[in-house]
Amino acid sequence: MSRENGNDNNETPPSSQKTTTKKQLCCRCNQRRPALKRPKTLEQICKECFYEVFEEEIHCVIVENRLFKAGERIAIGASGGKDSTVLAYVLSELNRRHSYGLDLFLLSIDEGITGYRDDSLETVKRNEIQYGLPLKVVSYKDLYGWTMDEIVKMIGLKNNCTFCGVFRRQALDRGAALLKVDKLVTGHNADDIAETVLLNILRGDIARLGRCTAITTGEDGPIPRCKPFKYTYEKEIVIYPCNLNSHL
Ligand SMILES: Nc1ncnc2c1ncn2[C@@H]1O[C@H](COP(=O)(O)OP(=O)(O)OP(=O)(O)O)[C@@H](O)[C@H]1O
Repeated sequence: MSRENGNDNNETPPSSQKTTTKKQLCCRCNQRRPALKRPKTLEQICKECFYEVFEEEIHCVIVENRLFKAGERIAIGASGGKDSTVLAYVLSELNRRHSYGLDLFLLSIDEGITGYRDDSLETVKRNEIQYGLPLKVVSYKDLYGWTMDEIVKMIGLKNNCTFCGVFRRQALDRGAALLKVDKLVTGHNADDIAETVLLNILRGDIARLGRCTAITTGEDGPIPRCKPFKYTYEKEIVIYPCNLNSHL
């Protein structure tokens, strides 16, 4: 290095170091600054590419697994929680964008749990308007003559989750039959499936272990069920609406 610039130790001056440091760019578009590290792939990605890849992957799962046929009526099990809310939004977007030709419905089961389901049903009612999807609410009270609150008063808190799970499963089937749908989709995600696998291993339930990872179940019954989020990480479902808060 010449003496003219006052630097004689061959080091790059700090000011030019700044200008030569490469800004990190989104791993997909290579244009925008990354906004997050994708939990699924650990890639640095910008917001726009994240929405795109999140929706594209679900579209690929639907196509590769032939989840739907054009003209089918599909009920979305809508609890008002994050998974089924994102599922309702993404499915209605993909149906429009890729012309799946599906008739989509929201189906909610009101278990009659004060301070819990009544709040989340308000979310589903907002989704009905926002996404323009018809909503059917089926209550335990109408189907069984009892709300979950009344059942708990009678039997106490022990085992009440088991009863509720069995009733909800049947209520979803009955609601789906009332809507005359061909299939029911739920917001079960990859983390839910991993949890079920571990539970079945711990219980030594080999028969269930074999079935619990299937993307479509109940094909021999009246209304098959599918899980379009089978490969979707829960963390990404949580991130998705945060970035899309104008829609959800
Ligand atoms: N009351 C309900 N009415 C309609 N569908 C339901 C109801 N409860 C659960 N489901 C369906 O079953 C899926 C899994 O339910 P789970 O109780 O495990 O809740 P979750 O994993 O927290 O999902 P979410 O965030 O959608 O509530 C939901 O995504 C939804 O599709």
